[in-house]
Amino acid sequence: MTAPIGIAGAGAFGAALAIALAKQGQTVRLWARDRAAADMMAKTRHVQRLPGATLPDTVSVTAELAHLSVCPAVLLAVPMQELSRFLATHGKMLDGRSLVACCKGMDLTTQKGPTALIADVCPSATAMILTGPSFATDIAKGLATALTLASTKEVASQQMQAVLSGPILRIYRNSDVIGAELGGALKNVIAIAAGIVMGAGLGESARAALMTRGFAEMVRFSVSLGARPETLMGLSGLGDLVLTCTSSQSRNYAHGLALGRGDRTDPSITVEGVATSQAVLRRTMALGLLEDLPVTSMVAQVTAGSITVPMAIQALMSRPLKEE
Ligand SMILES: NC(=O)C1=CN([C@@H]2O[C@H](COP(=O)(O)OP(=O)(O)OC[C@H]3O[C@@H](n4cnc5c(N)ncnc54)[C@H](O)[C@@H]3O)[C@@H](O)[C@H]2O)C=CC1
Ligand SMILES: O=C(CO)COP(=O)(O)O
Repeated sequence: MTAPIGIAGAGAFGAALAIALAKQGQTVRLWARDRAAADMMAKTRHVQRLPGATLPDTVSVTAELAHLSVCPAVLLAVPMQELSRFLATHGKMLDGRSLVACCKGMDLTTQKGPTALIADVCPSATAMILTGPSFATDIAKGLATALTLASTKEVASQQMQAVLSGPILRIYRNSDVIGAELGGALKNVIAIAAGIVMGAGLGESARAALMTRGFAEMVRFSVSLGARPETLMGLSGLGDLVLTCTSSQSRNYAHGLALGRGDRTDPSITVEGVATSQAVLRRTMALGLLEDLPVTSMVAQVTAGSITVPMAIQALMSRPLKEE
């Protein structure tokens, strides 16, 4: 019998991956930090953040992280800004395993990506990132989804690709961890901007322009940090940008829509692009690249409440004219 796959974090994405992997024939141990929530999920087989989905019998739900100690591979599906806290508490127990970060973003305090945070706390672990265009609801329904698995460890990466792949999940390998991480992190920022554009009634032509200029920013910033431009042209980058900027299923896009319309936003919803825009802004200022990231800079300022949507639009439209 093969070892179970561990998943830490039983929100929408962790639960969706658990369902898909179970349907693909794997045994899964799904950890939720909240005991009451874990008990409820184990009993009802339903997931609060994934309405309508049912956990297969081969997914066991636990509130004891020690129950994942039999798993040689653990997927970490907690929000980006919680990863550091999670690792501080549980990192020692998880060290030595293959740890696959499933979060998208840049840590606000350190401006590091998920695999660097893992490496800091779990030096003997093999850190990988799983990212790409993938709504949890689609995965949970068993709809075919293609994802990027990035790692610098070729053999471990091939093994993990085989473990995660099946009729639902099609996994592509990439050794460019920085590019894969930044593609997933930055597309959320641009998706907020795309939502603002649509919410403010600027129209689909403006959204297409915003996506294109936003993508140029994503490539510029990522390359300046050592990413390969081709990675940004792939699933984690262009692929996820297209999905997230054009679907109201996206929480980042929906957050932008609400801002553009002047509606209230719900702070209980995971919207990774907000903190990531601030983290990228800090990193950009340290690198002296602020001029190169006008859209990200506007998103950071609008979401922080330091400028209004009309001010951001005015600032973007009045920038010096330049070549494409
Ligand atoms: N929902 C989606 O469609 C997709 C989500 N992702 C990424 O997955 C990551 C997680 O997102 P979701 O599952 O959608 O969010 P979610 O808001 O549905 O769930 C987050 C889960 O993490 C748990 N959590 C929060 N802080 C924690 C901590 N310190 N320790 C342990 N558990 C903690 C929460 O209790 C909750 O169960 C994000 O980075 C997101 O960008 C990636 C692809 C698709
Ligand atoms: O990352 C996602 C799709 O690939 C999910 O996007 P949201 O976090 O904006 O819902």
